[in-house]
Amino acid sequence: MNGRQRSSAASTVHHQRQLSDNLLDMSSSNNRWLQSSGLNYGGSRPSSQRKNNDESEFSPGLLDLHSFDTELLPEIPVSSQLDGPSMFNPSRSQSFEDFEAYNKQPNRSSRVLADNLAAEKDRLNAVAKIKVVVRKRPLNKKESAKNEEDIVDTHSNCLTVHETKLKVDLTAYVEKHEFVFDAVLDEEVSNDEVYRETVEPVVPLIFQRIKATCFAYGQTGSGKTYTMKPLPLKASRDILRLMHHTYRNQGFQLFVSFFEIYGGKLYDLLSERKKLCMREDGKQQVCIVGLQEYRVSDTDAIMELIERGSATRSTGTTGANEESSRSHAILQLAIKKSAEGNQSKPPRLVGKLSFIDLAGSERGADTTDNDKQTRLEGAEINKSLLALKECIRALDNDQGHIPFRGSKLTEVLRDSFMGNSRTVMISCISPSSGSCEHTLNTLRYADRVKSLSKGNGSKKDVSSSTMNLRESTKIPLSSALPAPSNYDDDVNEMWTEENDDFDASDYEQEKQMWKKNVKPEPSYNSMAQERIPKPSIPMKSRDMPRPDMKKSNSDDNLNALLQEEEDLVNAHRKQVEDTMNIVKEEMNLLVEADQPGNQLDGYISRLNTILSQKAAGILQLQNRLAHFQKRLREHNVLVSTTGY
Ligand SMILES: Nc1ncnc2c1ncn2[C@@H]1O[C@H](COP(=O)(O)OP(=O)(O)OP(=O)(O)O)[C@@H](O)[C@H]1O
Repeated sequence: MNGRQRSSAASTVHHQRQLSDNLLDMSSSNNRWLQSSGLNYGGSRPSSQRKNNDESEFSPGLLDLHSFDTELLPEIPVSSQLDGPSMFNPSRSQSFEDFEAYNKQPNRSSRVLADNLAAEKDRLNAVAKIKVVVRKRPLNKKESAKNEEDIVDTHSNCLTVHETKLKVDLTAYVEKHEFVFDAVLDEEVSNDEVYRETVEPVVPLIFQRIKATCFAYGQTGSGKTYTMKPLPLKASRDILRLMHHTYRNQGFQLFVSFFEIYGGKLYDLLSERKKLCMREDGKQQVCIVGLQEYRVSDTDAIMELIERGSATRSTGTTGANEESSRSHAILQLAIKKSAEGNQSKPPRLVGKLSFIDLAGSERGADTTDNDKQTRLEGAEINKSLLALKECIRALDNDQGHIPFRGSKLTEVLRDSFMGNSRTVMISCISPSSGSCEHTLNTLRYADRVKSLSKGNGSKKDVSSSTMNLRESTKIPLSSALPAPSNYDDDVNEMWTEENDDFDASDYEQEKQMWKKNVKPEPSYNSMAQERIPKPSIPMKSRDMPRPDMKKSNSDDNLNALLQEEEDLVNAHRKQVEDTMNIVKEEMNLLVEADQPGNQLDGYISRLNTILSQKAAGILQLQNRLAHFQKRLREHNVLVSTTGY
């Protein structure tokens, strides 16, 4: 980028200003960050040197309505260099140097170029529309000090969580939860490898008018920020390389913006947390009025901006960590280009890469906090995380309607969900036994994002699809999977059996038995236990017909029903366990009290009262289960009649 181009582009943006020398000074923390991002230049360059360097200046501007217009630019011609090895195929360990080597090769015939161009486009299309990756962090000092165990095993793209539970007779047992994702990154994996697995493949796509989003999800302290922070810098390094080599002299410009959503409101992290508002233009394109975006030409400048935004985020309120986990931070790298031969017009958006460091996922569910504000924030976070999941699934299923209005987060990301887009979700988990519940919640969220996906229209197999196997692994992984063609039958059979067994009048009889002081039927317990290890519904995704809105709604319902069932079974089991404890306790009392002259009647009557209360609770649960079974039966009828 020469000085003329830069000054003309700068004249098209508002509020142009130079950043102060202070801002451009590279701190030692920046150095460390550069190193962790693999961008170590062997020592920081003095700020004066950077200031004088044409390439390192950057200019801020207000994000304008036109910047969201992606339709007006013609498709970017892919230069002949792209017929070389692909940098976005990590398995081939290609690098940008490969591109440079290809740059030096003599011109090829136009036919070869056309073939290569087509092959390259195929490769770009082959990048999955949605990719779900899990990253497990190592045990931290606090967890080790508390002797907490590492309960997460990883093997290839599979992951097993060993959850310790109590049986009805209060003996401990371990329940294994197995998951399969697009990639599973263990505690040994570096940030460089995380980048290669997640963002690197999508970087070239943003030159092809594609919008990509990468976000981290997980409980507080699971490593979201640790994972996300280096990614924009590494991505911008690759973007700049592409701009300077593959797309040299094609007039591309890179812009950075950084803002947060806190309590449903938007704040500009590069403009002293200035409050922003969101508007829709006539074409229903979302724009964030007043958001400053900075044109950048080198990674130093980007790093400075990211550092600045991160500092603003954490110092914006009291308790840096607390606060960071209560806001969603969004950093966007936008590629723009001026219309051919018209440098005076504002550059238009070509593609965009958004990085989202989400608020801690457990916050939304945190109801123990009595502070009203905190609870409201929690509710907002919960809402936005659910809305995000729904949008991603709708997007992946090519649904006509994307429910982006579900939250501020999804509204803001609307343009990232529209048209041709790519999404990478990184689920961060802690390995410790103390975080088991949160870890399972995170993995289930990730699983639901992916589980009903048709993927890229390509065939799926066990290793590439995402299935939550939530099965005891006493059954080998392979044998736990039903043959695809039989799956629907399996589901129908399984539930038909249960439905046939069910008779509402049984419950009335049982109620009477309870009233007559009959011991709890063991069948309640066995029912609960039998239900736990049943094949989870995501397996169905392998042989689902092409989904449409109806199917998605029906699957949503099924998912909700399954969740409801799981909650019921857990509540049921808890009831039975409680009852067993009470019975044991009372039996002891009876034994102790079994002395001549003691009034056993009183004890027996107390025991009866307690058992009746428990029976009533269990009856209520049974009725809810009956209701659930009825709904599921209706669902099965729908599946068998519509094929969805
Ligand atoms: N893969 C990892 N390897 C080594 N240390 C890690 C890893 N992931 C996280 N950590 C460390 O764990 C701690 C918590 O990580 P981090 O701040 O990224 O969590 P978070 O999920 O962003 O939390 P919050 O939601 O509160 O912002 C940090 O000290 C970080 O350095």
